[in-house]
Amino acid sequence: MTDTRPAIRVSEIFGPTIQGEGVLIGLPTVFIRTGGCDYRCSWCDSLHAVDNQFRHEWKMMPVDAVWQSVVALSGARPVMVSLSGGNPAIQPFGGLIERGHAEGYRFALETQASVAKDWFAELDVLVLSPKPPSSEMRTDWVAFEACIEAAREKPQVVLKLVIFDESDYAFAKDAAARFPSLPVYLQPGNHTPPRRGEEDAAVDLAGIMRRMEWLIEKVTQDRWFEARVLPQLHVLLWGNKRAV
Ligand SMILES: C[S@@+](CC[C@H](N)C(=O)[O-])C[C@H]1O[C@@H](n2cnc3c(N)ncnc32)[C@H](O)[C@@H]1O
Ligand SMILES: Nc1nc2[nH]cc(C(=O)O)c2c(=O)[nH]1
Ligand code: SF4
Ligand SMILES: [Mg+2]
Repeated sequence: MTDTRPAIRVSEIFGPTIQGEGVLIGLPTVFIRTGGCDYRCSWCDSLHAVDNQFRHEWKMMPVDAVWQSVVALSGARPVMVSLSGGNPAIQPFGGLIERGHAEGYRFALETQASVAKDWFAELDVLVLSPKPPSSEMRTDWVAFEACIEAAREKPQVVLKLVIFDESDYAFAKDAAARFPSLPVYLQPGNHTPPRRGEEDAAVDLAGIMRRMEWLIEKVTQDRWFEARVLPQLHVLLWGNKRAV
């Protein structure tokens, strides 16, 4: 008999590690990184899950197999599961979330908010990360709002913005003003992300830290006291290494 249950296109499943970014920073987390993205940000740090050149590494996995991997990595102890990518919103995650919740696991989704799904309403945390001008992508705010609407009441919804320069900062302020009820997390961009999957490409940590200091100065001078400024903790610890 053919298996008609939905399969998930997986680039990698890894952890537990700590969540390195945003509202859940520091929390032990297992990551499911899906393959494929409707964007291609100029500075994407996960091209191995975006670029078709890496398609041969991606696997269509039945929900059961994905879940077995998460359970094995977590030693069957409930943990936060982060759905990332690529754009994980284009994968059929409803069944996996239902299954995980039944066993006490929690789920966060990282997305650029270009595609909304009904199953967003089952998440625990929804991280919306609209892309600023330096990414060379354009945010469709109608699609973005559809993501917030799809979440309905249950998940905690937050904004996470990557900042490289003044125009990214202006974009972040505009995004925050559009959605004043959403908590805001700002992170300095990594201008030396891995290229062509070269994970040992050196990271310019000093440069990232200078950008972070500049960002803190902007936020404090503007009296933007609701914004939180955080580094990508995993990048500080492990540079461009994959699956950490
Ligand atoms: C690789 S993306 C995958 C999820 C989804 N496609 C998104 O962009 O939200 C995960 C997070 O990494 C951030 N990110 C990607 N490249 C980055 C870089 N070079 N510096 C800082 N953050 C980056 C994204 O903005 C996003 O918040
Ligand atoms: N430790 C760790 N934290 C992360 N937060 C967001 C990540 C991502 O690539 O989505 C990520 C990642 O790849 N590793
Ligand atoms: S939306 Fe996310 S995964 Fe897609 S290219 Fe941009 S940063 Fe990379
Ligand atoms: Mg990342």
